[in-house]
Amino acid sequence: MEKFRELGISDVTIRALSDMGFEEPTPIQEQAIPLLLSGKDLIGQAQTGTGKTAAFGIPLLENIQRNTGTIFGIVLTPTRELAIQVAEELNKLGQFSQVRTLPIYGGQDIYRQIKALQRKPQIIVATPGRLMDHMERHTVKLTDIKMVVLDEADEMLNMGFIEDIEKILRATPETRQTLLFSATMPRQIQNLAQRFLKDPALVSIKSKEVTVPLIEQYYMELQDRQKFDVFCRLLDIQAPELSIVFVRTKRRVDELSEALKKRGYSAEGIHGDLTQAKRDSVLRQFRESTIDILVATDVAARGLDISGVSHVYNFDIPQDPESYVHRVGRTGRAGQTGLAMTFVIPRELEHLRSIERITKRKIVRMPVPTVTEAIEGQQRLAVEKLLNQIESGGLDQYRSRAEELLAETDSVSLLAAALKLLTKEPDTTPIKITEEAPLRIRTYGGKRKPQENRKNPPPGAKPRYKAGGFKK
Ligand SMILES: Nc1ncnc2c1ncn2[C@@H]1O[C@H](COP(=O)(O)OP(=O)(O)OP(=O)(O)O)[C@@H](O)[C@H]1O
Ligand SMILES: [Mg+2]
Repeated sequence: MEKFRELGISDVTIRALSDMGFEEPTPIQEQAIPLLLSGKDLIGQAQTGTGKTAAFGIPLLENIQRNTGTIFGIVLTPTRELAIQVAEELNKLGQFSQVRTLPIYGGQDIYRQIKALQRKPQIIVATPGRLMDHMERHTVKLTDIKMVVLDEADEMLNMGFIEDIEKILRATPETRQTLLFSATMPRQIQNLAQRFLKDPALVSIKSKEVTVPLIEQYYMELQDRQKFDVFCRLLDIQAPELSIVFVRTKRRVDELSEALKKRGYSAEGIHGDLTQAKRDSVLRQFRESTIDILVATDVAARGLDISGVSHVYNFDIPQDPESYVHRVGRTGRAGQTGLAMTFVIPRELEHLRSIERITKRKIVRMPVPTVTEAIEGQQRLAVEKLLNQIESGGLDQYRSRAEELLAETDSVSLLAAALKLLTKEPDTTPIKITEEAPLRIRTYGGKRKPQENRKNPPPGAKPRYKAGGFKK
């Protein structure tokens, strides 16, 4: 806690940090917090899962004037789920300082939000579209704003929110402090920064790689029509605790999650065409580990922090290198390890190479697993279950029955039968997944321009982010 104190953080916030299990600041927190407390505008770039939320969240809370009855700070996020999550983290950070943070996002009843706004939160975390709605209805007042944070700033530009963001920024006082945060900062961001930030400090946690070293990264070369069966084999072999599978289209989310359910996996899909209630319930079930596999479009690629996500699968290779960085960054967070696997069809290999160039990291080729390997994987799991059961005990009421059985049948047959029952055997239930054309690298004209990005790789160099910043 000493190190946090040295950054100039007050006792109430230190108490919250300790309650959250934070012991020392991460590098981005260490560098950004003092600058932000002194009132600087800032562009903050650091790898996924390294605590950028608290890096802007702590100064937001510290700079706040309590009980003014007006909104003091705004955080803008590209997705609704991220707005909810960031608001939750800010509420935890502000739990002892009576600072209230409200998430404001599309898909939620606007009248409920208006009521909540009347209760005078000091901070709001919003998606740009819904905040614009409230501005037009005059249900939100931005004239006393002291701080504006654009979390995942580059993604909000990709999504075409630039005009909304400009309008929002123009509605706030010029004296405000403005912050941009993301793990990737492509060149276009500088344009926005030049127009809306005043002499910003640039804090970029230099590291050799853009992705987190704790994430093992692999790829597999296969045809599109092989993907589903290979994916099931991988799940059987790797037995991920929680995993996120990214696909290219909403239709694929629906088809893949249905297909996985048919084959007995615990999976649900999330994408932008579902109702917000459905999106919320799927994400909640995933956070609670009620479902193990989240099938998603890029709507879940940015910022989401879900503990226990041990594996990320790119069922379809992402559209651009930035998206790759963020998708795989859903694992390996806060000092944990993780594994990322990308499916690449032969015509997309060039695309994989460009991801490697930009992330400065080799993605290791892994051979396509065989059915036999998948079965072995499942048998291994069955054995593990059996041995764990011996350890956890409670077998007394089964012993006499076991002895009876052993008098009639040989022990190997008995055990083999038990293992067979515990093993998930290959399932051939028919499924339907529509084939996708290989990814074409979009050229000029589209919003995302991987070609351009390749010329302007995001900053990166030097020592790695140390897991040491995360003693929990
Ligand atoms: N100083 C700290 N000590 C321990 N854990 C921390 C610390 N700071 C943040 N964390 C935890 O680390 C996790 C990742 O933090 P966060 O979501 O802010 O990462 P991020 O840098 O914003 O990642 P992304 O680029 O994916 O959005 C969260 O669970 C957060 O509570
Ligand atoms: Mg974040």
